[in-house]
Amino acid sequence: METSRPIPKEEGIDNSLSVLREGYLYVTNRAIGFQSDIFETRLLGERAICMRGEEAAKLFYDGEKFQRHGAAPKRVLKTLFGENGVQTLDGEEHRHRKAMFMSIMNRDGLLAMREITRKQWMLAVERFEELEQIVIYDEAKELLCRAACEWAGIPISGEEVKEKTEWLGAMIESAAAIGIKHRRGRMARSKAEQWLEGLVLDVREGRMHPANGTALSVFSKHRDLAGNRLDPKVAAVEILNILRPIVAVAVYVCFTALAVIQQPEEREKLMTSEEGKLQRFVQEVRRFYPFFPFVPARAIRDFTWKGYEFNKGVLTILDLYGTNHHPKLWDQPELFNPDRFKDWNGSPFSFIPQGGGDHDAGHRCAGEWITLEIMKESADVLANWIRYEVPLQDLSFRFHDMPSLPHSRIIIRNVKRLNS
Ligand code: HEM
Repeated sequence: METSRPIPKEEGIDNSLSVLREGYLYVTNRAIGFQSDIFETRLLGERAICMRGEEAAKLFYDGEKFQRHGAAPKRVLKTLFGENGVQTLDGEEHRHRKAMFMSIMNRDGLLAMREITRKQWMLAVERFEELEQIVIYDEAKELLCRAACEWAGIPISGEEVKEKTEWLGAMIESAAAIGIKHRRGRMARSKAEQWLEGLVLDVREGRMHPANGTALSVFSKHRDLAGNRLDPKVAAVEILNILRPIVAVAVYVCFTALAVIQQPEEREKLMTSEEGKLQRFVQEVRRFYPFFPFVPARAIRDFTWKGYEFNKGVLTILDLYGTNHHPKLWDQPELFNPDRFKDWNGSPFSFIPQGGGDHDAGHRCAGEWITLEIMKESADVLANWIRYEVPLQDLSFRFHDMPSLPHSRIIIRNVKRLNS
């Protein structure tokens, strides 16, 4: 029988403020202090177990031991995720809903997204040439909003783009916010859900005919395990689970730009636009820079792991950022080095910027592959297609902003196209 051992415990009635203060480094800071990849604390008024590392990720993604129902804080559901979406489901119901998402992430879908992204960058660059300066984060959000709608089969007029970009951006930026910013996120979600619910009804009632295989078409027609169509509100939440994160890739585009600017030697390696090199570069962007900090789940039953006792219902947090920077998994983790991916072993539990485990069976991000397509295309544009000046600006970012972004959002000037 396994001997039980105590989980190191952080003192304090509630340490949620420390999470807000230390952000992405909260778990790492304590893991170093305790010399342990697991510790116990109190968050949002309850006991919580925090973990990082490959072994911890393997445990966390064991669907027999952890469930998502009741794990995500209400305020995150009201802004970022939406209610009754795939993130909150478990077991067969989750698998069935997830299959709906994965059915559109096929080879054709990925190729289409790559082409749409290229087209949107080309159109944007034409505009950039006329402008004195541009802010990459803002421009990326807008061009990805156009790309997301086109890919999802959602018609959107030129006049609507600004408004929809603002809604989607507000949901992303309010995920960990309080006060006015949180309220802005809630309002944006409610307007966006209403808009998409209307489109779902238009499809069902034959007023709209999106192309087969697009998210709008597939999700509007999807039937649950009992053979019923999704409640239109839930269908809207799930379509937003496509549009919102595609726009969120703007955060990675911004960090890709930062890496292109700050790593001239690595940028040079991209000059041939070789797919493998673009891939390694954007993988390192996803590993190195902070984006999605942690994921929460609850223990389904009592069990013991490595001698540590988990009680049924205990809130358990997996540290994504900390795992991607774990010194046992990554050589010199604080060095930006795309070549490390030349001999990465491909473990689904060591490199987890978008969650770990299996895409179909578990909660790993449904959009991981299209994220890579968008990022590779964007890295190619920023490294090879255009020439620009980078004025003096504050390129630093903070580990307690969630999501974190370079403070200037990356300003470039005098953009000129190099390729036709
Ligand atoms: C912007 C970059 C992205 C990041 C950093 C990211 C990160 C994540 C993370 C951490 C999760 C949760 C994993 C878990 O619960 O264990 C997740 C889930 C999810 N993501 Fe992404 N994601 C991104 C882009 C996308 C894109 C582009 C899409 C869709 C087009 C997408 C759709 C989803 C969906 C549907 C889920 C829920 C999966 C489930 O619960 O089974 N994400 N993502």
